[in-house]
Amino acid sequence: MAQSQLVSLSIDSGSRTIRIGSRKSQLALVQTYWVKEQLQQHFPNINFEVHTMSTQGDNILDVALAKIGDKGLFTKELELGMLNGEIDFAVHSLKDLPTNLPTGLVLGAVTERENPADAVVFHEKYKDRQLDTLPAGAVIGTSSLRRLAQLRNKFPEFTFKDVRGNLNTRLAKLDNGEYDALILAAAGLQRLGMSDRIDQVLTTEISLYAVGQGALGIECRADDADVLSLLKAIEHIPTRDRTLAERAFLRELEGGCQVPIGVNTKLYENTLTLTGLVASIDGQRLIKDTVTGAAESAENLGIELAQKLRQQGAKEILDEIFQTVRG
Ligand SMILES: NCc1[nH]cc(CCC(=O)O)c1CC(=O)O
Repeated sequence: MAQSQLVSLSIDSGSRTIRIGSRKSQLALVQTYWVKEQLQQHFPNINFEVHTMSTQGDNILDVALAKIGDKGLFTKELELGMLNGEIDFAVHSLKDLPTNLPTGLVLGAVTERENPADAVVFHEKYKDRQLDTLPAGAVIGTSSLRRLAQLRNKFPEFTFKDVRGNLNTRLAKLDNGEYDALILAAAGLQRLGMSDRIDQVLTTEISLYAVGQGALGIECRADDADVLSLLKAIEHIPTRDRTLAERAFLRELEGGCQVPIGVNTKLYENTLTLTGLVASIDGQRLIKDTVTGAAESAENLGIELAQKLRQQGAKEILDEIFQTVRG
């Protein structure tokens, strides 16, 4: 590829090593090494190194995520690392990356999305069931208000219980009987080679997924032209268009990742369809609508959908949640 060649030459002449920042969790490392491998294939002459950092979100494991708030919980330390030059870019689960980035940093690339859907893992004793055949009172583990609100709406007879920790910790809590089922991102299980634990993939009738779920977002310095052009080589444009619309929708509603906001995007040729939902935590009110337009105006579609939902009462729901959670 002519363009890749050009980039690698200009960086080689300065004999620069590119430092990639990552969280230390198993999922973060798998994702970061995947990005490193993709870049290494495009730019065999560049040296890429991975530097790991702990983030606030990795250290606070005993408090419900919804109660700590979310702005940059999993990203702040990595962002400081980029701003002070310790690392050149950071690989995030796009879902964990706030929609407003610090001054001086940008979303340099979005890579191809895995299945964005939520998945269910059942306790061994319910292996032959699906959500609609679980007994009333079954204990469902989820730490996300979005999953909680949507599932409560469809399955008010279940008991919902918070669950924290990395994927292995959560699965261990399911296996030892603390929960009858867990709701997790299908993508996380797939990336960790645990797809065999997925017992049910939730349709968008049951659960709209989180903004950016299943995609990786790579953040870098806004003025680092070398790194920006490297990252373009691994960008997946359909995923970028879909997630730009999703992130604009979330930004316009001023929600972080810990709000009951879900999305579903579809891209056919150049036509982007964005469905979005805002739910009350008790699952009683779901506001949902859809917009369609050209992929080039992805961000405008997100803004348009946010305005549509606001007219239908989304702001009142979000204000109530903001007061309960932060109050
Ligand atoms: N908030 C935690 C988080 N961040 C990214 C993933 C999974 C991978 C992804 O959604 O891209 C998860 C776990 C989960 O939601 O089950």
